[in-house]
Amino acid sequence: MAKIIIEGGRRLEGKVRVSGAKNAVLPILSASILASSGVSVIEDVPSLLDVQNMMDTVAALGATVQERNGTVRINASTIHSTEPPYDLVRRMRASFTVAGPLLARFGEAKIASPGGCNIGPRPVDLHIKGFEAMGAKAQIVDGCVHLTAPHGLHGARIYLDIPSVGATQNIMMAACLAKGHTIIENAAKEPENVDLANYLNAMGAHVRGAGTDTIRIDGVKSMQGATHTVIPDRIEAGTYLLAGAVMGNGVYVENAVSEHVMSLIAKLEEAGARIEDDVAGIRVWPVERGRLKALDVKTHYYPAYPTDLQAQIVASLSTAIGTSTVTETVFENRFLHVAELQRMGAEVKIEGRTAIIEGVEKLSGASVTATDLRAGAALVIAGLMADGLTEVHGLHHIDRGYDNLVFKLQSLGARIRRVDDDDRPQLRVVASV
Ligand SMILES: CC(=O)N[C@H]1[C@@H](OP(=O)(O)OP(=O)(O)OC[C@H]2O[C@@H](n3ccc(=O)[nH]c3=O)[C@H](O)[C@@H]2O)O[C@H](CO)[C@@H](O)[C@@H]1O
Ligand SMILES: C=C(OP(=O)(O)O)C(=O)O
Repeated sequence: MAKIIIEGGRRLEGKVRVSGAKNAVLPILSASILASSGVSVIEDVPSLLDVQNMMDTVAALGATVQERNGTVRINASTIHSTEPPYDLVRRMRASFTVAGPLLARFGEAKIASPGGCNIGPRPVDLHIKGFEAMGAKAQIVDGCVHLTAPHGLHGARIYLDIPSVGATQNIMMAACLAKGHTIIENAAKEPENVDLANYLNAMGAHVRGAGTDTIRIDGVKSMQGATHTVIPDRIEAGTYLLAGAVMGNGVYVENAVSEHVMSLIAKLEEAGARIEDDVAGIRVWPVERGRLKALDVKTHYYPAYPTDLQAQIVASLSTAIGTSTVTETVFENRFLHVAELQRMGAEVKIEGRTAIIEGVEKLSGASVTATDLRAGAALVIAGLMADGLTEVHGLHHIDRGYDNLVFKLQSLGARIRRVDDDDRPQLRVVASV
């Protein structure tokens, strides 16, 4: 079985570069579907399984998709299908973001319920309500959501009960080609949505207010391919900052944007780490003897502390001095990593939506399994901190969202290596149809 093997206890030192953001590039690849002419050129695309699946999804609809050295070129003028294959859709949550662009450009989309991390129920009701408000009809056919708008979509005023990242993206993209004006209220403010809006505007859309609670979109008749560089991945950046705070000896996270990780920086400083930022990145100096001061952390929508950095901070706090609490408010079942951390000696109990962590002096290496993407990152951090050898299994989760994790940690001096089985899905250099 494929696994990552870590010999814990080595201090991390030097520089690591953050790749383009997974959660920005995935909806951006979907948005490229909106272009009826021209070629989109997307730069700083990370090498990830999710990106490969999304490129394959867009290609399966009939677009030409080519990837080389982190640049993806898409010609969406040749799209002929509005039904992305089930096998690709089931693998990741973000695949549902093709629904908005397909519906807006072709008046139809038939798409299975999306997959993604195993972190609790993940409905798409808000996406569908938004499409319906714009005049679409939604039916469940053969286990798929079948959306139709034969006469096109129209603008609408849409209030989201929850500031859902994906629903905001889907509605924003659909509204770009709708007739008239759309207002999304209680919109998600995540930087990835701002990046998406910037790309849409480069394609000829009129989107204003992304990054605030209210997004206003004036529909246009058609959109064209555009060139866009994806923002750096704030969750990857946060993962290296946390590793650097507990195991570093001065780690510079190049390409990290401090405005995007303010909540984490505040928590790291509260826990005793020293942070310096400049225009090119963020440096973290470790806490004394690698033990953070205990913290109380609560995940919430941006700009609050992100749920996608919850597992990693639970791991980092497992050796903190004192008792910490980490409360998960976004997803119902996102503490599966706790059982694995317990195997390594962490003293964590779950009460409702809160993990109560009694800091121990040391973790010890063990054989553990990633239950989802960020759980995988948390176990790697724990392995770096632990005495002895840690083996992390379930690498397909990590491959979904961390570009060259093992190589990047090796470059910081970690003793970490990967052992693969022969049949692991290989990340291709070029994907095209
Ligand atoms: C590919 C991508 O960008 N994934 C991110 C995105 O997921 P995703 O877009 O799926 O997350 P949402 O913001 O939509 O989900 C937030 C909450 O809203 C609920 N909800 C959502 C939609 C809906 O129609 N109905 C509903 O009830 C969800 O169950 C969840 O409890 O934002 C999450 C929250 O920051 C991150 O953890 C994911 O990494
Ligand atoms: C939960 C995540 O991804 P997804 O929404 O694609 O499952 C994540 O990136 O942590």
